[in-house]
Amino acid sequence: MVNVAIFGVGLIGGSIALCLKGKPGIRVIGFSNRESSVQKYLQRGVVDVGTTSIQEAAEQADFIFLCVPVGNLQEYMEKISAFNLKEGCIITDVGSTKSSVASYARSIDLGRATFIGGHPMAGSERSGVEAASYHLLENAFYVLTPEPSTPPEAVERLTELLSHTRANIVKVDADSHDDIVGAISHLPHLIAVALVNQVRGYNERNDLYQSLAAGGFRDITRIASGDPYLWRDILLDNRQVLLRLIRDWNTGMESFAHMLEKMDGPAIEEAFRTAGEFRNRMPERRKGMIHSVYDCYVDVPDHPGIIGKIASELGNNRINLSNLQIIESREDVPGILRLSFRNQEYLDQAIALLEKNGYSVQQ
Ligand SMILES: NC(=O)c1ccc[n+]([C@@H]2O[C@H](COP(=O)([O-])OP(=O)(O)OC[C@H]3O[C@@H](n4cnc5c(N)ncnc54)[C@H](O)[C@@H]3O)[C@@H](O)[C@H]2O)c1
Ligand SMILES: O=C(O)C(=O)C[C@]1(C(=O)O)C=C[C@@H](O)C=C1
Repeated sequence: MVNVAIFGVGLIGGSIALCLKGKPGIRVIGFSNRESSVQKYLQRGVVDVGTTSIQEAAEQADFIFLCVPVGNLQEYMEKISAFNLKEGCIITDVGSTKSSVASYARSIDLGRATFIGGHPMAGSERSGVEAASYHLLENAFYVLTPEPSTPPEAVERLTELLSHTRANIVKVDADSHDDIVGAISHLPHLIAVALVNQVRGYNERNDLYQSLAAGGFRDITRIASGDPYLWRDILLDNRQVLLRLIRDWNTGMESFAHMLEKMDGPAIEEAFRTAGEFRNRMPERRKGMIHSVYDCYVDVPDHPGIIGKIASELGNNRINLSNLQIIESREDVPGILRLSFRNQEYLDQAIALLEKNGYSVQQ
């Protein structure tokens, strides 16, 4: 039996647990300081066994997943290193930054265990075990940051275990990881929060700001609802990279200000063109750099029963909807319905069916 201990059974720890639980020869052990949390993991069926004893969880484990906030990783590594870990035990983490944990792992004696940093490039603005999902990591990139000295056999064993998540494993060194993820994840979170707070300030004087905020504002600011403590830790930990990125960002904003002052239309067009080209080349259908969605948008007239009718049409044709959201519904304009599906096949079938039935559908 392979024992996998998960410390911090929240969004990410819980999602990994759900992928491993029930797989032949694997037993998932969930650790929490609080008995009530352990009971919750068990009730939700996320782990096989739960414990409030860190030593018990660590010493039984063949794999230890540290899924706590970045600011608590060192504390856990230190505690775990004091125990009698199994020969060949692999300790990994899922923290959103990789350099500091890698350097800490190098500085302590882990005895018979090996540390391999990890970071699944999937997530959401939600947190806690309630938000965990078996599908969260599917098709996402999962970064591992082994050191040149890490035994390849250990990396292979971890990769094999992680195959249950259906994520794509990529190996990157820890410093490059922090540079890249700083730009594509940490900076965007910071910008989203700054933007929301800017608008929040205007809204205090005129609440039409909030009322009129539509798709564009919502799309770019979803991630501003992330957990404050989690993000505090991530941003502080990657502060050197972020300070440099913020300087680059400011240069980009100044360049936009310059274009506006000079009424430089062609430069604005060019900025949109290059950005659009780059973004359109990104793997939209894959979890990872951009949230994976198999969505389409349907224009619907605002009359009673229409949403139920569309849902039934899909259901009758065995096309499984995974989510449905009304984006706009006013009497004078058609509403827009966002339909989400688990995979491309359902999405294609839905579009074909809805178009056949006379709806206008966009992706
Ligand atoms: N949220 C994301 O989108 C995302 C994506 C990839 C990686 N990560 C990383 O994964 C880790 C966990 O994030 P999450 O989103 O799952 O958060 P979460 O809040 O959903 O889960 C964190 C878990 O750790 C527990 N915890 C918090 N402080 C603890 C402590 N001091 N001791 C023991 N347990 C503690 C919480 O009870 C919870 O179960 C973080 O390091 C984060 O950087 C997050
Ligand atoms: O989709 C989101 O809401 C996320 O914030 C996920 C996201 C990201 O920025 O892409 C956030 C933090 C992680 O460390 C990895 C992924």
